[in-house]
Amino acid sequence: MLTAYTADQVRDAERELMARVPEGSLMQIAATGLAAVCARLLPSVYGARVALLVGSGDNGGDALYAGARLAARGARVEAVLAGSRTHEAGLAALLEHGGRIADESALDAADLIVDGLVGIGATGALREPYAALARRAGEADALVVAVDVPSGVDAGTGEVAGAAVRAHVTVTMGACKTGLLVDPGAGFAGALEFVDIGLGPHLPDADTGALTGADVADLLPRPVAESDKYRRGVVGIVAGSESYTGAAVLAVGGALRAGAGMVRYAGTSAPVAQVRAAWPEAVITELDGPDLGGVGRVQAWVLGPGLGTGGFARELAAQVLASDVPVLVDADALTLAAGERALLRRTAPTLITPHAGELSRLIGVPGARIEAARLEHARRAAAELGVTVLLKGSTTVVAEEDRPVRVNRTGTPWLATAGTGDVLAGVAGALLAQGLSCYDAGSCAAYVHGVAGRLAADGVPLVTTDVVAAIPEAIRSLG
Ligand SMILES: NC(=O)C1=CN([C@@H]2O[C@H](COP(=O)(O)OP(=O)(O)OC[C@H]3O[C@@H](n4cnc5c(N)ncnc54)[C@H](O)[C@@H]3O)[C@@H](O)[C@H]2O)[C@@H](O)CC1
Ligand SMILES: Nc1ncnc2c1ncn2[C@@H]1O[C@H](COP(=O)(O)OP(=O)(O)O)[C@@H](O)[C@H]1O
Ligand SMILES: [K+]
Repeated sequence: MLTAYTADQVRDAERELMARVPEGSLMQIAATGLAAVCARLLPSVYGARVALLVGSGDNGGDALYAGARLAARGARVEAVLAGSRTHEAGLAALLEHGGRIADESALDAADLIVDGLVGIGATGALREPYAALARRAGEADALVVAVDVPSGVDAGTGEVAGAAVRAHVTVTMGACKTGLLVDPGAGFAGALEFVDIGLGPHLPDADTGALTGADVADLLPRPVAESDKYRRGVVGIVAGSESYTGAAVLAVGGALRAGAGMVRYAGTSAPVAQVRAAWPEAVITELDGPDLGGVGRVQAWVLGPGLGTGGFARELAAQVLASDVPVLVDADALTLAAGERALLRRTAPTLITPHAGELSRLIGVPGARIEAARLEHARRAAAELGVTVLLKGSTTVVAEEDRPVRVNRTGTPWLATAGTGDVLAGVAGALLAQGLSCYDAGSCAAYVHGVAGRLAADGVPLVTTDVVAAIPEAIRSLG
């Protein structure tokens, strides 16, 4: 599990640790690690042109000491001092090893830019001249390495309120910061490198976490000798309609490929015909009216993809949501719930899987604001609605009250194509039926779905049926 922390959590831990170690030693460890990453990125340190963006705090101090180390190895290091103050000892070290102070034109000629404008001490949007320097760094041809966090990205939330440095690599000190995992901030951070400064024992419970492949492999249920199809988990799927038949096929496919013992599909004649043709494994109930009485027992339901929002759909949604088993609520069922919140008041666990637009309707916040502050709104929806929230998008976040938010980064923008959400719903529903909690089912499903998306795309456009087909390989790749 990769764990991440807010700026306040890291600062408190640093304070505790600093009281036990010689003054300045943590910064030396941080700068040594930073310089090592920079050296690795450069074809040759000797003769390389390095520009340091130096703010007034310790983030600038890290950059200056790292710059001093690179200068000592023959790099031409120039420091652009942006703040009203500068870390004095760091600057002295740089000058001593042959670095010099320069104006911002140093950025244009640099092979490598080190962003030490602000780190976890930042408040609000970047002010001038920092903002202009961040923009100019973005226009330069150089490799950009951010110190701790890309300046302009909120370390605790990933929000970006104005200009921000777009880094190729972020070297984060002591502990990963939440803002490096969650978009839009994650998109500015590039590849993450971690420098251990010994903070581990002083850190509190994580603010956020990201499952690794090994974590997902451990969590995914596997059949044992005593397994039978019922005990492995029966998932019921109420999806698709006369107008939207594909959603049913995709959700059923996702559920089957994710290892459900049995998938029971219930729908009207058109989606039933498609599901029957695509998935002979599914057990099908063709509905004449809005009554799920004949479907049989299930351990979890998937409700909503392509279902429609009329009276028939509403009736089915009400029956599923009145059940005493976990329910995954997606797509049209979320629209129904937005108009009738009482539908989500249940005693059994509920996992909702909105994209920003659907969450917008549920909590009455504009979609753009949700995209800009994904963590805040996923958490808020979980608290307000009393459900587990899987908020889809470029980084998927899974929020449940009183638990660290799980962030998934395995996806690819190629997944932004119609129907991939239906597959995700099927996968997560199958995991719920196999006994995983909403929290684990949502985060494992997002992980596997993201890997399947990458395997299916492999640099070229994917169609959603490719994602379904790639699920076995995605699960196999977990190790
Ligand atoms: N204290 C330590 O021992 C260690 C500190 N570390 C480094 O220190 C950093 C934190 O240092 P600081 O607490 O000094 O804070 P920062 O260096 O992150 O930033 C604080 C400074 O930036 C200015 N500032 C804040 N918000 C701004 C904005 N929006 N626009 C322009 N200027 C702004 C403030 O006026 C202040 O002078 C970490 O991110 C990390 O890089 C690491 O070296 C690990 C060890
Ligand atoms: N830019 C992106 N990068 C990575 N994944 C994305 C991106 N945009 C969308 N996705 C993923 O693609 C899927 C789209 O689901 P959804 O919006 O419900 O579409 P649909 O309703 O057409 O199935 C989700 O799993 C989402 O996380
Ligand atoms: K920085």
